[in-house]
Amino acid sequence: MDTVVKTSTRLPDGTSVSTPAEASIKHTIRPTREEAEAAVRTLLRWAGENPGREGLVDTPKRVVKAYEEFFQGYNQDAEDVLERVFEEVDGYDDMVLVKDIPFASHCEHHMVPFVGTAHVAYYPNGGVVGLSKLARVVDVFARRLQTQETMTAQIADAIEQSLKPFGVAVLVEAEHMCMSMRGVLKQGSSTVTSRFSGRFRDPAEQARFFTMVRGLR
Ligand SMILES: Nc1nc2c(ncn2[C@@H]2O[C@H](COP(=O)(O)OP(=O)(O)OP(=O)(O)O)[C@@H](O)[C@H]2O)c(=O)[nH]1
Ligand SMILES: [Zn+2]
Repeated sequence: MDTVVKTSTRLPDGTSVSTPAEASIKHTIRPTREEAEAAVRTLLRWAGENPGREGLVDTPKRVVKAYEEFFQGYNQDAEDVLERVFEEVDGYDDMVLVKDIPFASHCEHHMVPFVGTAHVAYYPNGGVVGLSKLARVVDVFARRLQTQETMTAQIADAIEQSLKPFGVAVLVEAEHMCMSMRGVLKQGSSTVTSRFSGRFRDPAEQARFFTMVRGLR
């Protein structure tokens, strides 16, 4: 008879599950709205507040609703956003750049906002996408928890995979509230991340991209 070896994984919430698959399912099942609101009340108590006082009674509801907006990206798919390609562009084959796209995200380390702008460019390989879709792709990833580096890479990779362009450039500049409101307390510092693929790996193309982002204001 086969012996079934069962390993047990202890989760951060103190419970145990038998397999990694079970662990991953457990962590992706959303709590109920009531459970989420109860968690907000716990954090209010942790902050030293009385969640029962008049001004705070509806706060858990509002916070949970706000989370639905902040983290909407988990319900969205970049592939769907970039699905519609316009082929009729009369041979346009130069860079397409949408710059100064404002975004607000949350860092996965502190769940505190980082806020800034993204600049997204690509060299079309035949068709182009609607310009708003590039801004929408930024939001699909911004409205999740991650690092700025991951967000930058995810935006570029999604465009790469959907459009198969001759190159993608993504430049993101942001201020992290976890560096300005707490911790090291460096207000005004900004973090710049970039991802270049295809033609944009050429330094001359990168220079042109930077000139278009910075120079043509
Ligand atoms: N690379 C990267 N780091 C980030 C990002 N957002 C926040 N961080 C950093 O994540 C790090 C977490 O460091 P830890 O030492 O684990 O946490 P901490 O004690 O809160 O760190 P301090 O912020 O230095 O007080 C900090 O240095 C943050 O600045 C991001 O998008 N990318
Ligand atoms: Zn942080």
